[in-house]
Amino acid sequence: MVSSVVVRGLEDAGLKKFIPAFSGMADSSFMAMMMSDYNAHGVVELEDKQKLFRLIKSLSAASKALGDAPSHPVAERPSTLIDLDENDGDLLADAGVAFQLSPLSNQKAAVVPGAPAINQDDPPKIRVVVRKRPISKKERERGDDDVVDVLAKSNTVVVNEEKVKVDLTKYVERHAFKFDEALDENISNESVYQMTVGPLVRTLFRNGRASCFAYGQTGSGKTYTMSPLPIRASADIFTYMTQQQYRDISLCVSCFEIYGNKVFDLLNQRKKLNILEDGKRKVVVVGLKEFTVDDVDGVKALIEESSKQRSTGSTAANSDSSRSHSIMQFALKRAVPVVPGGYRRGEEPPEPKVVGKISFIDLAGSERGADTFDNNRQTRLEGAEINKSLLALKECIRALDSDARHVPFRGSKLTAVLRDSFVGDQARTVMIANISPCSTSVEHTLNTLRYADRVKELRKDKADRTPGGVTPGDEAYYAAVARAAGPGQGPGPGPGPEPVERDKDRFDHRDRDRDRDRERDRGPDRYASPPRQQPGRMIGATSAGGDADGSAEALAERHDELMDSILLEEENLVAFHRAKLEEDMETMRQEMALLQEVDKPGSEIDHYVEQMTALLNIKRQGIQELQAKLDTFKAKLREEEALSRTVHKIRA
Ligand SMILES: Nc1ncnc2c1ncn2[C@@H]1O[C@H](COP(=O)(O)OP(=O)(O)OP(=O)(O)O)[C@@H](O)[C@H]1O
Repeated sequence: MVSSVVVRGLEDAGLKKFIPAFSGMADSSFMAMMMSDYNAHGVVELEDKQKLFRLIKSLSAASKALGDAPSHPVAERPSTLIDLDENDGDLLADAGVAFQLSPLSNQKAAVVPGAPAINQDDPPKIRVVVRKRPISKKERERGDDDVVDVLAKSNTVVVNEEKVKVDLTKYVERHAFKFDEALDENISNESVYQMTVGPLVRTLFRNGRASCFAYGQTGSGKTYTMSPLPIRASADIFTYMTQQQYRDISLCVSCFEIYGNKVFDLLNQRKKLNILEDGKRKVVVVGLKEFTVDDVDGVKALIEESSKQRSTGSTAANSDSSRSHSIMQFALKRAVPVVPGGYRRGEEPPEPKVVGKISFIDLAGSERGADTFDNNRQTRLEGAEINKSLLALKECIRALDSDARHVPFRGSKLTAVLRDSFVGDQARTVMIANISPCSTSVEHTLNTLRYADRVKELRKDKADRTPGGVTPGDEAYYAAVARAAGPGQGPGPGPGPEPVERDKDRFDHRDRDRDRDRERDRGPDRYASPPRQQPGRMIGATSAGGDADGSAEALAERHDELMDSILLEEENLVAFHRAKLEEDMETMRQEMALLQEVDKPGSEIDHYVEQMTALLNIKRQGIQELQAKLDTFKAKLREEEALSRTVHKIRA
């Protein structure tokens, strides 16, 4: 008889009516079913077959990922284990005890004594998953089309971009991208969990550091995707914690937001927080509130509280959507055993050790990174910071993927606070790129897919190439597919495409190649999500347009540099002001002491004059220094304002 996991999966996938047809099967037979077996169980509709196929695939992936988790004797802690934070981290599993896995998996973990803490059976360092959301009724009514196909078998996403040539003939340009998982609009949140965060949970009990990002334009489904994940993960974490060897572990939850370049505590009335790097190069969010939680309801309550406090701002594109990155962190902490004989008077017991950590990051709308030329200055600065952080994030993930020695986490506040998720063998990252199916969002969708594609590009070069030795997204790939398709045929969206009607459309791969050339030329990495282009503008525009583009590009580059330095100097200026204020207070204290002194009978007026002259000099010097810094900053703001207007005018 199939297990409750399969039954729940069928329900979630909208296949409830088929439960009786499978009820007599063992899970293993259910998972081993081929598409050709579906008819025999009454699954005849193509849509139902696709759902069933996806379900079996996701359950198999989840059970494979969770099914043979090794446990490690503490005594045999391998020397290769890298401790991320010197004071933190511990191997958790006790010798010889096979731990019971997630309630979703009825299998027990195999015990591999002496195996490394994270080994090759663990989830890969990076997984890039794309999720398409369904088109809404409202979008249909306003004439939007669904232009995105998800080809489940090949994990390929195809965007059918409608274009108009100079002679006004319409054509469809197809862009294909391959990912670790491509999820269509019918995939449930439970399945998303199984394919993304689920396999990471057990690594947390072995010193793992994990992060899960939701990336995408505003309204693409980031929050819809991200918000159930911590709740679901906590359910699995609490299940693990019922086991004897994890009884002394507790789950601590914190939540903060990065808005502009400032950090706010979402569980403490949005208190502004500072980020510092301690002597051990550990990045600390100073004063961040952390709550120990005992059950899933506790996690839910904290999520509710944090989303209430999450700030929203208004922008040109959308008046109520989030322009901040929100980060929820789970730290698994183990109490340090009390030393024999207890602690001496005044001696503090040691802090519990962090043994595993996972961060759930709902990123700001990716298109916000392009809010750098219109809107008011605040919005432009926020846009620049978002752009900077999304670019830095991509570089950090790429560094993690390529085992680079240097991880550029200092590139932004976002990556700085997530430093320990990017360093060490235990680091695991899942990026969920969310996309809208709408024709009106096609440009943003392509930008999201290109970003996600770049994130995993390095690994693709090494291991994830298609059998032909080329990778979707490469020119060679398109050429190879075109060759395989035979003379006169354009390339399809990926190897072994499903029989989608649109796949039969003719396809001009030269346009796509030109498009990619143009992408390279204009430097796709300058913007996490490039500014909107003129709709319908042709590739390789005429010289007038070219010149305008050229000067706009040069100015935009200068603008980027300026934004970077403004963001940095803003912090320096405020810190300098604060330091000066403290100095002023000290000077004031000295002035008051002088006044008291001078009022006393027989005081020396010469001493008073001399001291006051010195204090006034200090004050004057302080004001001059502050004024000079303020003037330099103001000049930069003025230059930014002028540049921004010029670039906006050229591009308009
Ligand atoms: N997979 C999905 N299935 C059904 N509805 C979805 C799905 N994804 C998103 N939606 C719906 O689409 C709308 C936009 O989603 P959501 O608010 O999650 O987007 P977002 O990317 O977080 O936007 P923002 O940046 O404004 O926060 C919501 O009404 C949400 O319920």
